[in-house]
Amino acid sequence: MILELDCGNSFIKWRVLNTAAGGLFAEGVVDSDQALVDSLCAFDSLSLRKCRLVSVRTSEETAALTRILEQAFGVSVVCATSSSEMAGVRNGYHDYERLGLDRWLAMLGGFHLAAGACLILDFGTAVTADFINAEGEHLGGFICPGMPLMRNQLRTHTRKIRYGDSAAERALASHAPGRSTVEAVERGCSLMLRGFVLTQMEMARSYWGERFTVFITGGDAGLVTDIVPEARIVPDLVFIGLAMACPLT
Ligand SMILES: Nc1ncnc2c1ncn2[C@@H]1O[C@H](COP(=O)(O)OP(=O)(O)O)[C@@H](O)[C@H]1O
Ligand SMILES: CC(C)(COP(=O)(O)O)[C@@H](O)C(=O)NCCC(=O)O
Ligand SMILES: [K+]
Repeated sequence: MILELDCGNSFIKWRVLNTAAGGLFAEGVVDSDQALVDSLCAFDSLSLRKCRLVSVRTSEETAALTRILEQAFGVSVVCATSSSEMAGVRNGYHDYERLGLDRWLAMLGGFHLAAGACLILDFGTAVTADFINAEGEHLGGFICPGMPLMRNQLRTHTRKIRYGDSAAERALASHAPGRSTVEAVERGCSLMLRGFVLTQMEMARSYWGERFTVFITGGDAGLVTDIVPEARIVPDLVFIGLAMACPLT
């Protein structure tokens, strides 16, 4: 079995692939290294051979997680690293190592699936957009605050915006103008994300007309999927790229 991890700024997405049987053994989302170990230890029949991971955390945090996994499960851990070119995609950053590794892997996965121009939108702690043309050239991208950051900034920097998670979830059932603080904030932030998506679509159309594929991924993808019906929703896009960047033998 292979353990795959996508360590974002808020959550660790994990899954275990059954190499022999082929296919998924288990998967989940956790908020700490310890919670990851606990989740995995709950499986009696788990027998991990290898682990590959991508992290946008500090190298100290990533090294600590790697040590924990090696000790707890006796696996060898391979971490995805930056590259200026891979699988037909050319990194567009002036300094290619500065591009977030989750973005890079999603780009590899997206270009592989699209086999042509693509726009990749990732809705996590931050929201990112990346443009890749039909030749595999990364034209660059955008980074803005995601839903958790937007709502927390409002909560932190105002005195009277306070509400709980369950009220937030209920508020997002509609996008009508809010008649309470929670509705006003949650719907307002959600509309910011949706407006962002429409702007990215306009930009992609200005480059490529209708000849491109849109990918949507990340934990908050559900907030925007209905406004781009043609988009391909690929929750495991980063994992697809991870397998390409870190093949295990
Ligand atoms: N099972 C889940 N556990 C935690 N967050 C989730 C889950 N499903 C969706 N989310 C949403 O995903 C968002 C985080 O997205 P994610 O892509 O995991 O971020 P990051 O990669 O930055 O850690 C949260 O704002 C939350 O609303
Ligand atoms: C943009 C990000 C913060 C997104 O992280 P996430 O929301 O997935 O946790 C991450 O890809 C990152 O730290 N990138 C480095 C900066 C850059 O890509 O320019
Ligand atoms: K991410």
